[in-house]
Amino acid sequence: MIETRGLTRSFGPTQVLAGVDLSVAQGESLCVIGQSGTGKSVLLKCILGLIAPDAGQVLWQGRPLDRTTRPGFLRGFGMLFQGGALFDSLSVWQNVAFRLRQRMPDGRARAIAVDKLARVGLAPETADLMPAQLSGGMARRVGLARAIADDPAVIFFDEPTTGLDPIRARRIDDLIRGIVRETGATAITITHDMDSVRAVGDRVALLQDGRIRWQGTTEAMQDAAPMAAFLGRVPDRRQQQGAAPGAPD
Ligand SMILES: Nc1ncnc2c1ncn2[C@@H]1O[C@H](COP(=O)(O)OP(=O)(O)OP(=O)(O)O)[C@@H](O)[C@H]1O
Repeated sequence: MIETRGLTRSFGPTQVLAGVDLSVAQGESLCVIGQSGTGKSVLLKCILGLIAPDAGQVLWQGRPLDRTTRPGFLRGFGMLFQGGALFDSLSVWQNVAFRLRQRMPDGRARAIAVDKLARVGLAPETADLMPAQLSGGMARRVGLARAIADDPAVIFFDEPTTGLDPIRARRIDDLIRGIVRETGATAITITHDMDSVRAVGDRVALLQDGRIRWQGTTEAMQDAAPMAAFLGRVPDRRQQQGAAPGAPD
């Protein structure tokens, strides 16, 4: 279980987080949504320890994350970065096996990478391609394979569908949902994409004015007033133009 208690963080005179209380149960999939610039990334970075909060705590399995406990937490987490964020100079399998190669021989790391690539629907031949040879949808799948390479207990998805057309976005959502379900991982997804929220989230938290303004199940969000106000301002992917069904990645 991951919990934040009273997280605050300012940059200069601007308070971005003003007391964020959030909890994600083991095996639960939580989506954090909010307008651009509301502090979703700052919140994620505070959880990962990349930014120190001014006040408040992040707890993992009931224990505050600090210098002693954070390394254990980080060993058990995987992350799909915004846009996939692959290392251009490494091949696909080397990207997927990036962390594995630090502690096992290349042969074994590569075999695991090929297995994870298969899980995200990519053929073994993909393993030796370079990132520049991949389409946007394939690159996102490789990013996803890297996120799950080490069988993480906690997975963060940072804007997993941004930049993809609706059809490819839906496929990534389906993969995320399937992977989270079958691995039992705890998932936190930051997104603007309400179709993604419906597809991958058990629960939703709306970050607004530095606080969690509303949280509840994805089913309940349609009827919640703060969510209705927020949803009124966010375009729905189904209303946007996209690729034809069946289009390849
Ligand atoms: N290192 C930093 N130094 C100064 N200001 C920062 C820093 N990191 C974030 N901010 C500010 O904090 C605010 C929240 O940024 P953040 O990136 O968390 O927003 P977001 O909700 O993730 O936005 P988006 O949805 O557009 O990615 C912004 O005003 C941003 O300029």
